[in-house]
Amino acid sequence: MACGGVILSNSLSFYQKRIVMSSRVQEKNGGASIPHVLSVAGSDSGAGAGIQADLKTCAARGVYCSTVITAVTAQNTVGVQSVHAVPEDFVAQQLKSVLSDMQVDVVKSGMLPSVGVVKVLLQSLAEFSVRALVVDPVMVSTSGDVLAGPSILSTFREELLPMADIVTPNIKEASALLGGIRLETVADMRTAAELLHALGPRNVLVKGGDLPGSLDAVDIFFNGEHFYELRSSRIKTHNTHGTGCTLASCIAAELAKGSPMLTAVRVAKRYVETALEYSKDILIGNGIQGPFDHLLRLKSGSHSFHRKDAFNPSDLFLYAVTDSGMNKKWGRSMVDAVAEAIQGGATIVQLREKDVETRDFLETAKSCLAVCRSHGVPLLINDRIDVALASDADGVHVGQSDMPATVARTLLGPEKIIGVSCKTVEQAQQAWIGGADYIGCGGVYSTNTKANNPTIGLDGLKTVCSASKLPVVAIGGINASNAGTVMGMGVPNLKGVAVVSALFDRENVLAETKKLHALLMEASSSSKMQ
Ligand SMILES: Nc1ncnc2c1ncn2[C@@H]1O[C@H](COP(=O)(O)OP(=O)(O)O)[C@@H](O)[C@H]1O
Ligand SMILES: Cc1ncc(COP(=O)(O)O)c(N)n1
Ligand SMILES: [Mg+2]
Repeated sequence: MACGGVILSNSLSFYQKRIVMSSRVQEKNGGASIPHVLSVAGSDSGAGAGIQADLKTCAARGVYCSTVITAVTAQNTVGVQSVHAVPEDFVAQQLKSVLSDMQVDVVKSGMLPSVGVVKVLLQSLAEFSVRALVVDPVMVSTSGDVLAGPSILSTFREELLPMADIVTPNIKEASALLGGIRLETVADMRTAAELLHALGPRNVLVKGGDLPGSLDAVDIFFNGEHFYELRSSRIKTHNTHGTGCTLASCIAAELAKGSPMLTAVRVAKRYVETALEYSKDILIGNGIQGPFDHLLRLKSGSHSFHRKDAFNPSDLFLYAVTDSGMNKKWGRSMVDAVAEAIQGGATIVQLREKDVETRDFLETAKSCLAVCRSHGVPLLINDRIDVALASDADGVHVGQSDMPATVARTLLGPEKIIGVSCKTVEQAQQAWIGGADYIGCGGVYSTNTKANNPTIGLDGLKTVCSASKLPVVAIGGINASNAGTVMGMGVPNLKGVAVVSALFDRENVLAETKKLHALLMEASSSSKMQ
């Protein structure tokens, strides 16, 4: 099938595709085109999901959104009262109107109510090339109403999925696509992601919003090579109608801007989490599943939104701090070490280079940033605000004798992440007042990487965590033998552990990071169960 987007995606990365595309950016009267998503989906009269969610999401993410409406639903917070499918030839006309005139970057499909509509969409994609196709295989609404019946399954499996750059089923949809297999655990979700990948999409995201008994909102991303377990806190709210549509259209919007796939997925997950948190108490309608507010950015001060947008406390989970001496000793470059740590599950990286020429530090920072960005993992620079600014890293980590947090905030602006090392409750309070995003608390245990650094032990850590208004990452002598104890305490605000030697003073960084990640997962889930 001559779908242009798919021809591109089979052979080229998103970066490469962007270069190809930039050569055909439409310029009219000297103007440049803006990133453009075409949403092919159903209308939700309650405006929480479907086309309406897609329009609001793209608006919130600064991307243009055109729309092809496949069905009109009479729907509210109680459920779907009625569905009126738009005739297939009229769907085809809408597709032609948009695609023959406008330069669409990414197509996102939602509710496709009949086999005929799927075929019409595929024909249009064969005729007009786009950079990527995001498929949200909508079948059943959160309220349990059927939006596309079982007769669609074989066409989804055999014709639509093989064309998708990413497919984003929820648990029920993944199960239906795989012939009704049981999906009850995160391990089942991984199996499902792998089985769905075999049907042909380049990437799969199995969403766990409805995973029974899960304390976090866990999604599984699989790109055919690696699995990524994407976690966020589960927001306690009834306002989750439209989360799936919003996630998929945000992925499409970020892809349209040029993000690599994993970054787009991470950003989208964070956007949904932030919007749910912001809207958790709003009241719209009398039903059990309310919509949320996609345009929170317009209301909240841009300052606080940007800060939240840039930093997600769950990124502190496995915090890798580099050490050039150790990497030299084991004969690997800093970039290779960072890449391995990220592959093993590191959720944030801090570049810590003592005794190094500024110019070399900057070069290392830029190379590491490229690796981190391609995986959606933030990169922080130790101490050096100038290097963070010059490399456009995601932020800095400062100690008590470095630049104070408040000065760092002024220099770096609202969007960068700032962490501060703190041993006491007073220091944690100062870090919060100064505008930091998190604190590093320790040394918990004694360590060779910091001489003459008094330890505060688990009791000191608990005291600071309990008083801190900021999320905390524990640091100092943490390794595979004690990480479980630290995370297993289930102390409030403690989001993860920072590690140097246990990852980098080892022969196999990838294996060590994986091991530690697994240990932390186990410890944090058992502490939540208690
Ligand atoms: N209460 C929640 N808190 C945080 N994230 C959530 C919550 N519910 C769903 N999500 C997230 O929203 C996205 C959509 O997931 P899901 O609700 O499973 O899809 P769908 O809306 O298609 O059923 C996923 O990233 C999921 O993890
Ligand atoms: C028109 C339309 N499209 C999609 C959904 C699914 O959204 P959700 O799973 O969040 O209810 C919906 N309810 N209505
Ligand atoms: Mg849902």
